[in-house]
Amino acid sequence: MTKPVNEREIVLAVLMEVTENGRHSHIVLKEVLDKYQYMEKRERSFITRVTEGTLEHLIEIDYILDQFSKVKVKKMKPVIRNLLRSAVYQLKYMDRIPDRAVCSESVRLAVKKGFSGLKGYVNGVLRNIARELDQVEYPKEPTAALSVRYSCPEWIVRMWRDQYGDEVTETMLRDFQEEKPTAVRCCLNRISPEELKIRLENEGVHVQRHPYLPYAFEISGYDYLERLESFREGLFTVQDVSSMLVGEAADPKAGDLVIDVCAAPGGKALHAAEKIFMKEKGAAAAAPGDSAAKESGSATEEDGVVPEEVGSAPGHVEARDLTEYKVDLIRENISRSGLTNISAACMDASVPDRESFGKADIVIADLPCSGLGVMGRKPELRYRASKESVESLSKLQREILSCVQNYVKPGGTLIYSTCTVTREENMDNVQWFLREYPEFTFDDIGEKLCPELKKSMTEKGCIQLLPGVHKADGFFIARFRRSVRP
Ligand SMILES: C[S@@+](CC[C@H](N)C(=O)[O-])C[C@H]1O[C@@H](n2cnc3c(N)ncnc32)[C@H](O)[C@@H]1O
Repeated sequence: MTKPVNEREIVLAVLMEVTENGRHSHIVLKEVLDKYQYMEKRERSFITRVTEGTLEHLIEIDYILDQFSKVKVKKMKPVIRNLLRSAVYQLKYMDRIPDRAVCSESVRLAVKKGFSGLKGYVNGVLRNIARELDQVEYPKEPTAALSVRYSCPEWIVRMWRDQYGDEVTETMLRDFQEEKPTAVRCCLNRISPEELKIRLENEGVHVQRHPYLPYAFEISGYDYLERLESFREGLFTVQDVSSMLVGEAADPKAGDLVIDVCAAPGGKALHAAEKIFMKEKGAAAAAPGDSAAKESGSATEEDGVVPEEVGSAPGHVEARDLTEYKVDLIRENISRSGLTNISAACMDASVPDRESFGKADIVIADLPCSGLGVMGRKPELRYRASKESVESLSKLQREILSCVQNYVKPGGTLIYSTCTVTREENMDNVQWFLREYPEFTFDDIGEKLCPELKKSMTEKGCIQLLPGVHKADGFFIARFRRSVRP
């Protein structure tokens, strides 16, 4: 019996949403996998792999198609363009699927989508590609060669070759295409890392400790996160270790007021709130050896949680974002976390909030950016970014930094972070900030990082993580301290 909707049709629908309607692949894929929960694990993996693979290899796939089709990719009808793209991905990267199956399934799908007239064209292009794939000639010029081989726009390859050299550039590009386990953060307010590892393993998940942090794990071998009881109970949250390092760099203390000015969906703000909670709880138990924490099963000093003295007022995190929709996402995550020392508010970070001037012990500015450090997980970002968008984002980042530095109290901390790898958005902004606001100085974050990361730092107040070089997303973190005197 033919199924009403098959995996290839779903892949095509997702690709249409992403490439033609500008939506994010991880969001559309999640919607689809939620909707087709009844499908077998194998079918769901096929949908994820072909969608992500096609997007990750898009420049290379279009380069191949343009050599075999009279109608160039840009001129093709969108349905045919995306159907052919996913078929070329299967022909080139999925050896276990016979070529004739890829061709005949693609022809069938073209007919189903109303393109019976193009049956012969689809069949001809794909059969020729299947036969002559090994003879495709790739560009020789180094930038064009890397661009096609790793499907990364030439302007990005040129920029990175210029800034990091050929070897590091290729390491990063290769890393973006590697399949990776999911990084998760153990919610220490609920469970200790040791217990979480056992819980996950009992649910059939493969779990590996991350070398950078005692409460970070890499998990794989599961079908669907929502099916794991440990996830439904909120015992861990999905977060890359680079984002967890923001919490380490911020290092909030008991009683601190933290303002996260661009917080949605709330990952870093919740991490800060959890750190404050654990420190205050440790101090309240006030027991050397902290038997209360040990008995409750939540994390202890050995897990990297140091109890502290509680000040008169308990600490709090204010998590802000631009729209009600985004703030609702933060609220959902707050309620999932069970933490009560965090609130969410709708505020534009580029508009001064006078009430907050001089109030915050820590301001976290994890700002909107080009996202080139996370293009392994969000492959379409690289095709949407441009030199011009990097320039305008860098301007927006400066505007927001100018505004939110006002909230840092004397002696307080400002954390600036982005999930990108461009000098304009990272080091150039940091140098501009230090020139513009001499009351701020770099504050050593090396002390807060593991020895392996500390070793690779070139500046004491900031770190640029590079995919493949570091075991994390491409990410930038700077830590500044405001002088005590006005
Ligand atoms: C990099 S994301 C933040 C991720 C977040 N810190 C986390 O860890 O989950 C940047 C956020 O900035 C928000 N944003 C963009 N412009 C903003 C503005 N003018 N004011 C406040 N938030 C803004 C976006 O909505 C987005 O949620």
